[in-house]
Amino acid sequence: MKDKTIVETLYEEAMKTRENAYTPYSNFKVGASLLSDNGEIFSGCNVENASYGLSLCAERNTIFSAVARGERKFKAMLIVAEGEAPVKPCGACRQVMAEFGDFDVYLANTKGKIEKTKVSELLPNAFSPKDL
Ligand SMILES: O=c1ccn([C@H]2C[C@H](O)[C@@H](CO)O2)c(=O)[nH]1
Ligand SMILES: [Zn+2]
Repeated sequence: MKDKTIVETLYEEAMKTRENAYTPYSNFKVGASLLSDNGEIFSGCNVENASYGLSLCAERNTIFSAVARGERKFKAMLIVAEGEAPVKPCGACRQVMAEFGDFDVYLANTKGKIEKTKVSELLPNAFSPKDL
């Protein structure tokens, strides 16, 4: 598959799953999608809670569901939310990404703007399993 096609598919999946975001408190809907080394695509959205701190970001929700399905190696992730600039993952999600390697990360907005980065750019010098 060509790189462009993968990104388009990831974008469509993230946009679709973003519609399921449960965000009664922030009203900020985020969708994410993740391509595993096996070629499978997983997706997730943010899920908030009345106890605000328990809210789970789309990125971690997506990575955790992929891990629950037995996937631990990833090629690329795409994250999408509304805004002029593509969405930026929070620190907690960057740390969880770094646990699973240095894959490509595409940051997008709902208008179709997409920026390519990677885990090691989002979280340089990360504490990782190698440090234990
Ligand atoms: O990259 C991000 C940034 C924020 N959020 C969520 C957390 C919370 O539910 C809402 C507002 O911060 O957006 C994500 O899911 N991913
Ligand atoms: Zn996060």
